[in-house]
Amino acid sequence: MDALRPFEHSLGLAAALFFTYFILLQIRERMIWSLRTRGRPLPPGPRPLPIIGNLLDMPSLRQWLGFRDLCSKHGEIVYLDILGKPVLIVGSVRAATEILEKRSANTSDRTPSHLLPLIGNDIAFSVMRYGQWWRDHRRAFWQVFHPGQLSRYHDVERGLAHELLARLLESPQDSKQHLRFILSAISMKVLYGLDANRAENGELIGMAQEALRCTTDLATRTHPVDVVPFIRHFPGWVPGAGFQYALAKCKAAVIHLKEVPFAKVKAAYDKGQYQHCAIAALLSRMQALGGQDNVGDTYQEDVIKNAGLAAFEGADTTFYSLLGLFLAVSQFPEAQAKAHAELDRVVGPDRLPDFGDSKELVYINALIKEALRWHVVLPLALPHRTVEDDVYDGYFIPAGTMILPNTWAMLHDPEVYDSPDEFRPERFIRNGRLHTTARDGSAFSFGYGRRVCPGRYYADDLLYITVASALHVFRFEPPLDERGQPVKIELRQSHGLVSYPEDYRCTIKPRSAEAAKLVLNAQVASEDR
Ligand code: HEM
Repeated sequence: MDALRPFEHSLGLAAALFFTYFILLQIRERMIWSLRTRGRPLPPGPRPLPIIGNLLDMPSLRQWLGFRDLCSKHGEIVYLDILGKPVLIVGSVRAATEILEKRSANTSDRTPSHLLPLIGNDIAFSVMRYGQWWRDHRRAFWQVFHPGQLSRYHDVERGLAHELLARLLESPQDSKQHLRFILSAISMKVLYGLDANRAENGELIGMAQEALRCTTDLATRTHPVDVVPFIRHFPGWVPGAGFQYALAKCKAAVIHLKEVPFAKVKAAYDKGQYQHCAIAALLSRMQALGGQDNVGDTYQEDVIKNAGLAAFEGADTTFYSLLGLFLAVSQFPEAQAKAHAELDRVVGPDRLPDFGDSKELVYINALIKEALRWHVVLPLALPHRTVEDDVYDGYFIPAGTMILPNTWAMLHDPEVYDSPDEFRPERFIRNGRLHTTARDGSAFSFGYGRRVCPGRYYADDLLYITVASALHVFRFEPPLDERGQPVKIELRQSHGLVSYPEDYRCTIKPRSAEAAKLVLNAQVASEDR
């Protein structure tokens, strides 16, 4: 036994040394922390547990509802520690304006993801880290989608909106497929000048729709790779890693969407035989610059391709907004009747609405605004992230904090919106004009600060022409049950980053025989063109 004594002694010494080292480390951490925070507290929030922090406080489904409840309990901002990672919930218009708008130089980063590179989507600038690479993409995008450029796309939008009407007239029960196809077709034409109805583009449009479907699907749930990142290195044949096959399929569709339409435009552009489109405009600008920007053509081409992909994917939100809007008008007949009355007065029975009518179609524009408020497609926007330490209202916000603005809660705040679950476009009309205030935060359906949706003006055009045209000729009604009675559908938004109405059923019928004739005539006119 005596022989073991020196060993016991050195074990005791090692333990004492380790303990001292641990204590010193703790003291050092605390000193660094108090120097960083200067004694300021973290924002309020539920008490964290050791190691897992507030993991158990994270709502698992429809997080915007749980976050709203956390904010009612703790205040307009709530701090959570999720497995050591700082998260800040921003629950009021005031806090969002201060944190995400006024300090957007510090709050416009994005959180790195382990999943996105596996599906090839890390090249979309919506998810890029804040910095020059992101800035170059955003600048390229803005050159072709700023308000001064948008009238160039009106013919395409109008023509395909008319095609949507014809499709809805023929098979209204397939409204979702028609909407998705037409919106993809608009993106294909506006971005790449390609006609989705031509047989040679069939595969392309199929792959594009697959890319949209799988990326949205992945955005609706937490993927195992984001929880246990090292499993991303496991090949698909390893038990439990079968998800790799689905990710690889999604990546193939995303890369196809990035490369193939771009290659088509580029080939046509190089031969001088291209149609005007956003990507050709960017190629032409690149040529005009002739390398003066010191970044080289390969870099610029990559930026153009990636910006095209981000625009195609970004525009998908319009599809979900329209699903929500059609549901809203079918369930709120009074709003629909007012929209019909306005269209009858301003446009009349002999033609379809056009962009020039927009100023006078105040109710239609208010109806679109209300639809974006009522059904919030990105209820928590896209997560932002702080670059540096910051202070708000005396609270310390560490660098690297993920910021989740609860847009849904801001747009359903009963203090601002009376009966927020009701669909009432009148909220946005005062003295016969469209009326919004900074307090109502309705602009936040398009996001915040430097990351605000750069496609918002283009989206407004898309929504306007589709909604005005569809409401001019169709009546949207609730679906009927087996006894022929109308079904009351309460809006229930799907769980996920991108959220859509879980039940969007409605019946779509022409308002009159004349309305149906208008649709058919518009179709003949566009075929003749
Ligand atoms: C109703 C339609 C739309 C809604 C509600 C919407 C909403 C949003 C929101 C909430 C964000 C996140 C902003 C943030 O992080 O704070 C965003 C980002 C973005 N949107 Fe949209 N959007 C719509 C249509 C479009 C369209 C039509 C395009 C493309 C033509 C587009 C392209 C983008 C892009 C590229 C980003 C990423 C911006 C960045 O990270 O810098 N969006 N959008």
